[in-house]
Amino acid sequence: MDISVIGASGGCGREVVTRLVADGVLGRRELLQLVGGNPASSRPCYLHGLRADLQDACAENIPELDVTDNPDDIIGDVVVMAAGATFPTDARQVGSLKSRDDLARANVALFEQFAAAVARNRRGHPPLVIVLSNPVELGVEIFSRHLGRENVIGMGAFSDSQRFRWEIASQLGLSRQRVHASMAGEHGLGMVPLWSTVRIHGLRGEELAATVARLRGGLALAGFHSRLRSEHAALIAGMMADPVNGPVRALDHIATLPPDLRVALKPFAVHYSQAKTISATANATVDLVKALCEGRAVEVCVQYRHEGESGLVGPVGNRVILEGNVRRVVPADDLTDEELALLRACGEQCQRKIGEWIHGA
Ligand SMILES: NC(=O)c1ccc[n+]([C@@H]2O[C@H](COP(=O)([O-])OP(=O)(O)OC[C@H]3O[C@@H](n4cnc5c(N)ncnc54)[C@H](O)[C@@H]3O)[C@@H](O)[C@H]2O)c1
Repeated sequence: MDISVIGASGGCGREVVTRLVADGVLGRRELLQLVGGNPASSRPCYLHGLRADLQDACAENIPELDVTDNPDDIIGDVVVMAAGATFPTDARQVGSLKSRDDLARANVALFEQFAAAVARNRRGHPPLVIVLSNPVELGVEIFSRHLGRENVIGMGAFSDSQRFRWEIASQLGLSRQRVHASMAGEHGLGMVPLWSTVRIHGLRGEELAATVARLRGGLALAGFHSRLRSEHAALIAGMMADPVNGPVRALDHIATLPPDLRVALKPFAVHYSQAKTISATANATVDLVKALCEGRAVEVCVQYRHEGESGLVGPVGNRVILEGNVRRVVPADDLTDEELALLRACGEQCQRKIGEWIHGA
């Protein structure tokens, strides 16, 4: 399998590339393509240096490394889209923080440029595109229009689900592998915790239900989004008031909240600590690529453009079966009516925003 990483010089892109090489995900005859092409880049030689450095670091077991600045050269069977503008990381700039609307307007042309290039060169054998760049729902929509929706997934819901599993597991003193859970919806404040998908190794029936109820700490789904919005506003205000120590205080407070709120809020504090959420994002991406390389069918929670499945429309995070590309949406039979209603509302809201972003650009 060959993999192309667009935006390989960025924080996320570089970490994904480094992890793919260091973990030996690709063999010596396979290709890892580092794609640049940022016309505003102040370091146009960066990817050539990164390639040489990786070769020195991992000479014994390294795939072919190719560098290109030309979107028309992209040849990966899997294409990781990690290029684009992101929010500033300095908590002092939280007040002037660009909104998701601003981010969308900054990245819409970039999504369009790369999606069109991949589509015109890969007719008949489109790659699977994994969108990391934000807003992930916008990226999924634009790439899906060019490549067919079955060939495009967004990492946001996958990363959020990995976090959800970890937050539950760590509270119970378990390893993440022992917990299954999906965080669906939007990659942002519109995420929808699917508590009815939670499975904990060794627990069934009433014991599982009692454990889940204890974890949720009395926070019902009906109150989740209003509590999330108020906690988020307080978090941002706290980091603005004390940009130096604010992120640590925010992390301390977040640790006292139930797992679903921790999943949604922690990335903000991590981002404004200036560490960004690069390691978790790259780790989740590499996990997904490994599953793809093994060629087996896997259930994953990712952003996918729905066309009526389970009553959902638009690029919303949900469970799908992936086997090379998206084979089908997992039926929503095990979800509660409330979870499904929130997911549907989230899909409609994402659709509306995407319409504004694309037509307003
Ligand atoms: N850093 C994170 O924790 C994280 C996590 C998940 C998703 N994301 C998203 O991934 C994207 C990248 O984030 P980052 O932190 O790596 O940002 P970054 O600023 O470190 O890197 C941005 C990358 O995009 C490239 N780029 C920008 N404009 C381009 C253009 N016109 N043509 C080609 N390349 C271009 C840059 O050269 C660079 O390689 C953002 O949209 C961000 O929201 C970031």
